[in-house]
Amino acid sequence: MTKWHIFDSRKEMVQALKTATTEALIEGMLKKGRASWAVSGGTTPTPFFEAMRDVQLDWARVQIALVDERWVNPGHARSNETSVKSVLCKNMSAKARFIGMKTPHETPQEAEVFVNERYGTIELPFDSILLGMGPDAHTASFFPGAEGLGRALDPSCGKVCVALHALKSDVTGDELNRMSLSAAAIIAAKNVALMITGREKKKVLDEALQGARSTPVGRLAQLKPFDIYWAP
Ligand SMILES: O=C(O)[C@H](O)[C@@H](O)[C@H](O)[C@H](O)COP(=O)(O)O
Repeated sequence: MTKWHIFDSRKEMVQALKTATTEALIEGMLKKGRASWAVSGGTTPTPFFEAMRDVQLDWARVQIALVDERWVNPGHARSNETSVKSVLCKNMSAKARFIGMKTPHETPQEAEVFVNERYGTIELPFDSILLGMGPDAHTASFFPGAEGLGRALDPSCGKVCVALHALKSDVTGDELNRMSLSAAAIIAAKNVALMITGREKKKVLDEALQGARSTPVGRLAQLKPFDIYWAP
């Protein structure tokens, strides 16, 4: 079952998620010597990343990877790698090893094998995964109607990272080529948190969990119960 953690303020939400994520990373380090954390792009995680980057941890033993990426080069205005690194990989957490998804290959389909090799150097399964959600009920790069969605959500797909091609919408913008963690990689993770804010997204998620199971986030929730962090 998914579990809702509902807060009166975003500040309280960030504090609670910071505690839970820090505990998950410490547990990973204690058990395996290294910890792994996969994070999403978007605007919602910014205050959380600002809080995490000042946590006193042995960050040199932490691997920070992306949950998903638009197929654009680092430095591009829409690159998740660039936006995440610019906020998260600073201060204390600058010592963490960052693993992005983009390769020089023209398409994510051509790159998939290489991205999987790169992610093969990570201490898997992830100790913690941070998911976001869009107003279209996508999470990771599981966009409604995307080419490759069935495979991405197949728990037996056998890949950590999968290429997808989204249908153009207001949410996707022009960047339709995508790389994403597979549902299988998310299912294997020890802790999965989905952070959203605002009443609109709460309604979308409520509906996805209650009835509209055909939405990507609803389908993922059936495969892997996750913790939902919500504040207005
Ligand atoms: O790769 C992407 O397209 C974005 O990272 C995207 O998946 C984002 O996480 C959600 O749309 C939530 O975005 P906001 O947090 O900005 O609402």
